[in-house]
Amino acid sequence: MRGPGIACAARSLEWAASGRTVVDDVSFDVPPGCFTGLIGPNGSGKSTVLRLLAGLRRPTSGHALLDGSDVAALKRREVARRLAFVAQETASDVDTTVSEVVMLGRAPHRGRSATTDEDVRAVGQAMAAMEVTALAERSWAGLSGGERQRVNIARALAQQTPVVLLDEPTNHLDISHRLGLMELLSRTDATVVAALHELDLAARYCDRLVLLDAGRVVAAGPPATVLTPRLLEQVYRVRATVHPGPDGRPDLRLSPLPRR
Ligand SMILES: Nc1ncnc2c1ncn2[C@@H]1O[C@H](COP(=O)(O)OP(=O)(O)OP(=O)(O)O)[C@@H](O)[C@H]1O
Repeated sequence: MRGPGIACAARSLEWAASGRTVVDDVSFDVPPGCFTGLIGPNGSGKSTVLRLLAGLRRPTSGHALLDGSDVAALKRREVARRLAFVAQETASDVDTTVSEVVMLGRAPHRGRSATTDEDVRAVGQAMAAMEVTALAERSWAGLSGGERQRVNIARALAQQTPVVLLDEPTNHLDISHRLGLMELLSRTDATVVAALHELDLAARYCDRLVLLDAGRVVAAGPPATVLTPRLLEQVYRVRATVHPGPDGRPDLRLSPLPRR
C-alpha cells in the first residue's frame, strides 16, 4: 500500500433492477495502491458493485468516485485512461489474435493513431506478466478458459491505468497461475479491487476486504477483522477456525454447517 487519499470509493451506492434492490447503501473507500477484495456469497452484489465503480452501471442513487470525481460525470475515454475493468465473462467467438486483444488495452491512450513503441512495450510487458507471450499469434476463439482469462487480464494491464477492477480474476486459472496473479495484484502500484470467492487467497493477499451480503456491506477492513468465525458463519453458513498466520494474516479452515 502507498500514498494517502482515496483512489476510488463507493458512496451510499444503490442499484435496483426489476423492482428489487440489488445494491443497498454500499459505502467504502479504496486508498491508492491498496488491494481490496470484494467478497460475499453468490448473488450478494459483488459484480454489480464493480460495474457501478467502473461506471458501467448508473446507480439508482449514490455515487461511485474515481480519483475524487463522480465516474458517471467522466467521459468513457477519460474513465478508460484511469480505470481498467476485467469482466467475469467475455465473448468467445471473436475472430482476432491474442496480441490484438491485448493491444485493445492501448485504445484509450492512442485512439485511431498508429501503434507507438510505448504501446508495443506495454503490450509486451503485460503479456509477459500473464505468461501469454507464447500465445501471441493464437486465435482468441481457440483459447482455453484459463488462457482466455490470462489474456483478458493482460489486456487490462496493458491499459496501464492507476485503478484496476477485476471480477473473479482467478476463475479458470490453475493453482500456479492463481498464486502468481494474486502475488502480482498485491505487488502492483495500481489500486486493485477484485471480486473473489477464495477466502484463503483473499486473506493471504488482500490489504482490505469488503464483505457483502444481500447487497449490503456487512464488514470492511483488514482481513483479520473481516474473516472472523462469527461473520463467516453468519454470511456464508460455514464453520470457520481462524488462526493468525506468521505474518498476522488469518489462516482459515472452513467446513460446511448442516443445511437449514
Ligand atoms: N440486470 C439485472 N436484472 C435483475 N437482477 C439482476 C441484474 N443483474 C444482477 N441481478 C441480480 O442481482 C443480484 C446480485 O448479482 P451480482 O452478479 O452482482 O452478484 P455476485 O455477488 O457478483 O454473484 P456471483 O458470486 O454469483 O457472481 C443477483 O441476485 C442477480 O440475479
